[in-house]
Amino acid sequence: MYDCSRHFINGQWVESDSGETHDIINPATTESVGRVVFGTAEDVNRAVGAARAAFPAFAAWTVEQRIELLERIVEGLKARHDDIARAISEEMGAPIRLARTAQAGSGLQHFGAALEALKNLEFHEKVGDSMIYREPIGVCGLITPWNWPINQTAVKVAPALAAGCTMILKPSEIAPVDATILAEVLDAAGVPPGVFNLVHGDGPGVGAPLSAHPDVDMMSFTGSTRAGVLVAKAAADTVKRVAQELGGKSANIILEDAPLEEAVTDGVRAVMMNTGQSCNAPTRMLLPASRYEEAVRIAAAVADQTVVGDPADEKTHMGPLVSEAQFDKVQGLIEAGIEEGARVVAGGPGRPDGLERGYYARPTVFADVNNDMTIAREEIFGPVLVLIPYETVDEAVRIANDTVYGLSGYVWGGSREAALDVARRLRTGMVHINGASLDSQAPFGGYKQSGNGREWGGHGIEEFLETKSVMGA
Ligand SMILES: NC(=O)c1ccc[n+]([C@@H]2O[C@H](COP(=O)([O-])OP(=O)(O)OC[C@H]3O[C@@H](n4cnc5c(N)ncnc54)[C@H](O)[C@@H]3O)[C@@H](O)[C@H]2O)c1
Repeated sequence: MYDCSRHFINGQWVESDSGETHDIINPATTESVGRVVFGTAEDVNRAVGAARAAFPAFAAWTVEQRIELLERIVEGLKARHDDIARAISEEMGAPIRLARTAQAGSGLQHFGAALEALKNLEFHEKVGDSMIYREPIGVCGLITPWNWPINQTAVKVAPALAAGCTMILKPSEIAPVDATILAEVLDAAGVPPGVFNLVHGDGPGVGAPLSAHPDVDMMSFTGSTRAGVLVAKAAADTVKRVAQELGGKSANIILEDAPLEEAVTDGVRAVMMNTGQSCNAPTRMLLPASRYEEAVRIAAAVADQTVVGDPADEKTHMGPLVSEAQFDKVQGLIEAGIEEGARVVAGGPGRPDGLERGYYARPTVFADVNNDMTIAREEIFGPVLVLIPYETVDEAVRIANDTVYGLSGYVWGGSREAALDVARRLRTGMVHINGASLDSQAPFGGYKQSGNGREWGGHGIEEFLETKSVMGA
């Protein structure tokens, strides 16, 4: 059983002010795999006090000292890789193969990327007769979701440490185990007391007082647009910086001359990966009308081949959804798609055959979708792909941009130039051309209601810096 019953504050594992604990549920079995404590505003006060006290000394560390610290953390994460993979698989249901090959390693990847970026970052520059200094912003509140848990904590903790900030992490109460392991790694690597603090709990109990706290200089939030707005409102009275990484409904434009089989297959797999629970999943596939029915057949076949089942089984492609609430939401949206007249070509409502226990959904593909339907507008956060036809490239771009979100975009085309031309017209923070993967040095973040922050690599570190102009220097 996993034990997340204590916070990590000022270099010590401490009891909560509340003593209120909740089960950590394995979504594949719906059984408890451990307990997590729900902290209080008083716990937040203690952690913020520790971070504030630790800030002056840590901010004065040299870049070389911070590089050495990050190097020790990278080694620590390597040593705990298998523990992290197992914890993620059990707390949020990722198939163990995905947990090992992508989920667990992403923490290591981002600490490594921050380390490399820190080696090349300039912290001061001369402009005219003035010196411009870039300094750590101060005490940071970090709030993260459950879907890629160590990835989300690493993309905040690593740059915050690299910048010289102190911090309070509130990980998701649904997946708190890997964050607890991260705290152990940071402690063992010699992060000074008070520099990194972990407070477990839910949004209203811990996230809200952290966001409003007058001694917190910056909030970095990843999660739903709904909660991101609440964090920004709570932070507004104290004029702290708020970086938001929020939801998405990303379009995948497949141009007429694209390699259709490869593009559609890649797009379907990208949606089903992590059971559709990725903010940047390409959930709206935009297809030229001339090749629409051919693409529908390919998409349905690929979805039907997805192996859904026990996350502990090496052969599983897709595990359960994270929780009962998420299961109910996904089922409701599949029903909405049917009611609004979309055609189910793979999957549909209910559970896959033989999986009566656990929050399993069916890999679902809808055809005959238009961009006004609920399933084309709302972030489903489940294994549901919609296929939308278009007549012209201009129409495809218009549909892609017709959303409140702007996280990612995907373009497939026979020529890189034509695909790049479309990529430049998308109002999104990221675009993938012809299946290119994410790049850990390229900034990750969204336009519009997908947020205003940029994480990963050097841009991620810059988020945690203030700028000071010294005239006459
Ligand atoms: N843009 C990105 O980089 C990115 C990455 C991953 C996930 N996401 C988004 O995250 C969402 C899924 O994650 P989730 O279900 O954990 O999201 P969520 O918004 O429910 O919770 C995220 C975090 O916010 C906390 N929280 C909730 N209410 C709060 C409040 N009032 N004040 C402060 N904190 C509060 C939660 O406890 C949790 O730690 C999806 O919308 C997904 O798109 C975005």
